Amino acid sequence: MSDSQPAASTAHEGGFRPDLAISTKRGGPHYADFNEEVRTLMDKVRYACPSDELALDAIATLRDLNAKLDEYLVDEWTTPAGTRVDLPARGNITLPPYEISAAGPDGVVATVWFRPYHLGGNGVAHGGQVAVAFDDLGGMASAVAVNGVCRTAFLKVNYRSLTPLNTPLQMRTRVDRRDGRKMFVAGTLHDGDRLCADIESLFIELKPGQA
Ligand SMILES: CCCCCCCC/C=C\CCCCCCCC(=O)SCCNC(=O)CCNC(=O)[C@H](O)C(C)(C)COP(=O)(O)OP(=O)(O)OC[C@H]1O[C@@H](n2cnc3c(N)ncnc32)[C@H](O)[C@@H]1OP(=O)(O)O
Repeated sequence: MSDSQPAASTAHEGGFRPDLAISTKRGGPHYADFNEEVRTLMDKVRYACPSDELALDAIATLRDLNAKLDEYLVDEWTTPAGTRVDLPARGNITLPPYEISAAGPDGVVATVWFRPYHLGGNGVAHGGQVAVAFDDLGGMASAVAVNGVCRTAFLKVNYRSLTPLNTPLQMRTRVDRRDGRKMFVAGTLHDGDRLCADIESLFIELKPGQA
């Protein structure tokens, strides 16, 4: 585990963040390429069987890069990862990449794709990665419905058929029913006409200041 620590968090009132000021400038004009290279690195690492010589070379290179990045760490509220709404999955490389085509009262529609590093087994996506995509886009559907941040109370994923890698897939999430702070969110993941997975989930609207 790295001993590098993120910079101290800025003070905030609780909840996810004091303001939702979104900037597409954070991380500079090449942040998208930076993200893409990191995702490509993870793709390679997932399948690479390096010689020991190459492993040592890669370790030295990555140590050098990590030391450079240590000079540029910021807190979670100002990092570009998660707030670059112009990039796939808001620039958050820990999420499967997606692009949103609609977000409103009728829910969220996105194209999501799983990369080589999302491999579960036998050439298809890991179920946990499918759940990550549903969690984020289900959270987004509920966030849009209440115009605020929600947290997942439960998320049940029904895996109906295999989810391919490297294929543009359609994910839809919508608040089916609202009961006060409770948002019952439904969602589907399709490969063309084929249903890969669907969800039954509950997201709770956070109270002011709630973490
Ligand atoms: C950053 C954005 C910048 C860019 C902005 C662009 C816009 C994008 C916007 C957004 C996209 C981002 C989307 C991200 C989405 C990710 C979401 C997550 O992964 S969250 C992490 C996983 N979840 C947890 O860690 C929760 C842990 N649990 C808790 O914190 C609490 O249990 C919580 C908040 C869920 C509820 O606690 P209580 O104290 O507030 O409320 P109580 O009273 O317990 O529950 C309220 C009602 O819900 C029911 N309830 C709660 N949990 C339930 C359960 N598991 N099953 C059934 N009912 C449940 C209860 O019975 C109660 O119902 P009755 O009001 O009595 O009718």
